[in-house]
Amino acid sequence: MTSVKITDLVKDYTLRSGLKRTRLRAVDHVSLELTPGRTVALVGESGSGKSTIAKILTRMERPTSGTVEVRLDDGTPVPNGHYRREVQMVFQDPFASLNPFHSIEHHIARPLKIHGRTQSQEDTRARVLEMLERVNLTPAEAIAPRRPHELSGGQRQRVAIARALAPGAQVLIADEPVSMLDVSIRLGVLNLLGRLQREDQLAVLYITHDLATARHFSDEIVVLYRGRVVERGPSDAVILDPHHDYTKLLALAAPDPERPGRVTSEAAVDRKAIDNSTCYDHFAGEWREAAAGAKAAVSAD
Ligand SMILES: Nc1ncnc2c1ncn2[C@@H]1O[C@H](COP(=O)(O)OP(=O)(O)OP(=O)(O)O)[C@@H](O)[C@H]1O
Repeated sequence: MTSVKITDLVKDYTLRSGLKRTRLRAVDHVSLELTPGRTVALVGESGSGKSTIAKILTRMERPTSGTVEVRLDDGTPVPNGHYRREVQMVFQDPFASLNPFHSIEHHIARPLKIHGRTQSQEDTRARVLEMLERVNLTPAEAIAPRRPHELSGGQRQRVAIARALAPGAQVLIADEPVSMLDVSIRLGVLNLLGRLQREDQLAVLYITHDLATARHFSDEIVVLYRGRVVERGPSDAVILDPHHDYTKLLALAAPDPERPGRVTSEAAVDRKAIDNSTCYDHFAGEWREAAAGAKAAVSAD
């Protein structure tokens, strides 16, 4: 089993417009831990830095500063060559993430072979079918030869999940895994992720805009605002007893069947105050100082 510890992560992008260069701080001194059998939900509006953290975790981006430590049960770091096997990602768009020219079997056989998980052709075939069954794509023999366009969005996302787990991944980064799916099938895919997590004791980072599913499918919620953590704690505590104005704003904007109407006005929330605010930590039961530099999210070079 594998754990991830992110410490004081910062990611700056340099934006160029003509001769002018601007620094944008996408991730601002974020620390969090992913441990086996637990899901941490990273919530925040568009542009708050969620995907940037996912990209750094999966080594698609390098951090400007800070560390990402991925360790095995005995505390030893995951060897560099095994990192991609251990840490896998499920992307938001199941239509773009699968290659239209390859069969479903190819998509799952490839990581099995690359990461040395099979001994022979027959073994590969048997494991592909086993993975398809694990994600409820049955009959697996009928699904395996199909191409992605012959499957529904939900089925494609199940293939993407099977592909992510095929190398034996222990850490799963799920970046808005159901937001592009029809509302009616979202729950099925999230339940599947929950079951696989329990069976394999995966450490999961669930990235979402949606506080309701974050509460239901995660143990801990970390609320991100402009790259900065503004509230964190056990899921129920963050949702039922939000302390930070930004979390309250997210909660108000979320549809709630028990509360008629939907708040779309931000009039009640002072964004300037949020910019200058500290972070509420439910684990510690106290407000903590915002990270140094947090107030300068965008600055000219
Ligand atoms: N490659 C890049 N170059 C420059 N700026 C970037 C790059 N990638 C992301 N950004 C900026 O960094 C900030 C954080 O973006 P990010 O995609 O991490 O947010 P997000 O919370 O995942 O948003 P969404 O929910 O829309 O995916 C945004 O202001 C974005 O425009």
